[in-house]
Amino acid sequence: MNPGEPRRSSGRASGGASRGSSGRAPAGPSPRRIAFDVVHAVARDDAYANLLLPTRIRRARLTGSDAGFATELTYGTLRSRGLYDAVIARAAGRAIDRIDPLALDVLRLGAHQLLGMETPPHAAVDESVRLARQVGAPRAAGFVNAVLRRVGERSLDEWQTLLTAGVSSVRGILAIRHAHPEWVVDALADALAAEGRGAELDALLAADNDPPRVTLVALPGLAEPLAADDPSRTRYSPLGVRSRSGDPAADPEVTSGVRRVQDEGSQLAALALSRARPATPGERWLDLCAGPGGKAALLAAEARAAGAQLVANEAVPQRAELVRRALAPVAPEVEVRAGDGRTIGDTEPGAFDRILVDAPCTGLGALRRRPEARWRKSADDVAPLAALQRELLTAALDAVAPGGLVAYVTCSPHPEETRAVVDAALATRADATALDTPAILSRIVREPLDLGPGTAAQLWPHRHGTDAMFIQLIERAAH
Ligand SMILES: C[S@@+](CC[C@H](N)C(=O)[O-])C[C@H]1O[C@@H](n2cnc3c(N)ncnc32)[C@H](O)[C@@H]1O
Repeated sequence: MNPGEPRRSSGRASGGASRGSSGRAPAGPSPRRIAFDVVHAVARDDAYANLLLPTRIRRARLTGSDAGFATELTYGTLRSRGLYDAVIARAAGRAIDRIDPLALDVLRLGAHQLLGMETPPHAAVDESVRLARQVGAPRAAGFVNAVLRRVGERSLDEWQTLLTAGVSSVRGILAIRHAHPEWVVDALADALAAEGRGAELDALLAADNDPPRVTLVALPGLAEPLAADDPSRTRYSPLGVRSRSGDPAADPEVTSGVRRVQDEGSQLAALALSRARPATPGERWLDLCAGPGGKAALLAAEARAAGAQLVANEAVPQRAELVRRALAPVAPEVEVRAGDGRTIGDTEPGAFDRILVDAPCTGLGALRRRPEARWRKSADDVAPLAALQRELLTAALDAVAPGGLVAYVTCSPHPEETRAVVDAALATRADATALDTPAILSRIVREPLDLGPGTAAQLWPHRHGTDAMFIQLIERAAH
């Protein structure tokens, strides 16, 4: 999980030149160069910014305002990439696929400094020209200079007004205003409308652009219990706490593994299953799609407290290894397997009392913590994912014992990945019933959760401050 992103910074500290905020010339790459390398690796190699950037910042020994500048420049550019591409295409008078990829990434970074940060325009332009030369696009330096000067002639608001001038649909306008692909806006709008909250689309899209604060889970039975009046506790999860410093690595309980960085929505998804009803000692629990092991760690702690046994399964061997590493310091007794979860119903029918299906999904519910994610997936990804989700849920319903529980969870609110998957799976099974998940959660949470109608719990960043997790508990009939 991403250890959080800083809130929007002015970028003034490093905005005037490529020197560090201390005034000395930095020994390693400048914040702008680091931002370029990460943005370019995301575009060229499908790299993950939240994994690459912290390593690059550490290696370059950037700290304080320089690290903040590099982070805001990288994440802000990636988050609004589609919007900046539209601006750049207008300013350049050509489609972005007709711009040299190195120059394009320099332009994207320049556009964010001009439109999304408070970098003085001359610094944004001059430093971008210098960057173009540095990264191997010296012949594009004049072009970068000319395009960015045109970009800087308008404010962000003026550019958005220009770009939305010919757009008639509300969703199309919101897509430009909040820098989301239109298919994502459609999916989010449909999900909100399904629970009668269509008017909240603007607020949801705005929340996607607001990086979340770092939330930790205190593993029960392992971490120091949270005091009832601890002001850093989160609103809903009984195990959630806000990182005071914003730097979890500075917390000794995090280094020892008994506190983990985990969104409150993910905590509630795991707890919905483990606390739906009291567990009987000896129960067998399964985390079917466990990599990289965030929810498995919480389930392992819950299982141990209840006298249950957890098995964690993950299809991708490298990710199964991450699960092993996540569990090693706190729950070495958990069996971790690398296998295709779709076969579990055949190989171990009726073998488990509780199963978590935290299915692979588009991740549209976690856009605020993964800056580039919204531009990485396309509408074409949804159908194959939904087919896989249906197979995994069906396998889980076969592998759960009569009377047992399955939690179907996604970090996406896309209707095709959530309600449609549950409806399709239940339509073919007389032996499975959707439980009233909001009612069950209401007995677990610290403060009442305002959830929409129906048997599923859909969390929302703009309403609950969590990722948009979807949680549906399903019970298999006793006989
Ligand atoms: C949403 S992630 C799970 C996150 C995890 N539960 C956590 O909290 O850290 C979905 C996982 O399912 C895995 N996966 C994909 N296809 C699978 C399959 N057929 N069987 C089991 N796992 C699968 C993916 O590799 C990915 O690690």
